[in-house]
Amino acid sequence: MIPELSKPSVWMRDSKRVEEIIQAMHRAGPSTLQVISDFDMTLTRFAHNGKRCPTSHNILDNSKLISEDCKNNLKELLNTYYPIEIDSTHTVEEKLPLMVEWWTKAHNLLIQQKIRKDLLAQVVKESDAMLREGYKVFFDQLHKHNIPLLIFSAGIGDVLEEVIHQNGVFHPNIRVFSNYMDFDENGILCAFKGQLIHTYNKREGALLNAGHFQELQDRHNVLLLGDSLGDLTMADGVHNVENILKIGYLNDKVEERKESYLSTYDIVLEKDETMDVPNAILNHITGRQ
Ligand SMILES: Nc1ccn([C@@H]2O[C@H](COP(=O)(O)O)[C@@H](O)[C@H]2O)c(=O)n1
Repeated sequence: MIPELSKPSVWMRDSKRVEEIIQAMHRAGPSTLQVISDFDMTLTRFAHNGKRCPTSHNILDNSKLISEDCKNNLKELLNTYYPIEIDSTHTVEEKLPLMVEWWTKAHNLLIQQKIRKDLLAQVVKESDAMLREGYKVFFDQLHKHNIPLLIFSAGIGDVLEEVIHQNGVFHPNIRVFSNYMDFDENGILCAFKGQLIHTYNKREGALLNAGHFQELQDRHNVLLLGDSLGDLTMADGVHNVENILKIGYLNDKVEERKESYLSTYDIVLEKDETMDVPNAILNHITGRQ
């Protein structure tokens, strides 16, 4: 039905079911659809030319706004906690307190750096952050068809918004739910706002978000894009879901995590740095022929 789904890097535990969901979404049309997506390593690339691309946290961590001493501390945190985040031998319950610990320690280190708000745009410009190949078609297509895009990120909201802006695709159909920085009267980072969002508490955020973005509530078909098992709960705040199609980017530790992704995501994309599959599905759903 959709040639992109036949690529060897595309895995489905039940391709017939996937086809049924896509057909149901096509029949219902774009006015019933919303897209809920993670940001880091889902809308952005995991790697380019064999080199890892930065998350929104890493954009700051690697920047000139951070002292060498602090860079080392942040790197140590990354080396300690990232393997735990993606470890398939531990349960989410075991990981939860450790994720809170990572994010809290990292945010406190960033606050000590007295980061200036007016320098964020420059730091993003100088970074290696890249949206996935085909991103423009993805963002523009959603905008053209008035399909809301809710970005649900455990990254840094101010930084990820800047990445999208600088790529010229921050359209008015986008809503972002993330960790936002709080600046004092001099424009210096002094705290992070609201409840902390990390990889494995997106469900709580999703339930909170149910009241936040009322305009999304009447759209009962959901295309969900994620790269971690924590992203699977991002649509839990949507009432009366009729059809949901979950697409998971499996970027890292492929063999170890293949089974768990295949049993939870409808479509799994192995080391795919493009938006080709979501774009082809959206093209099919929005095509009215
Ligand atoms: N100090 C940190 C904390 C987290 N990360 C990574 O960011 C990702 C979270 O963002 P999503 O948009 O994917 O929700 C997460 O996967 C962590 O690996 C980081 O780089 N530094």
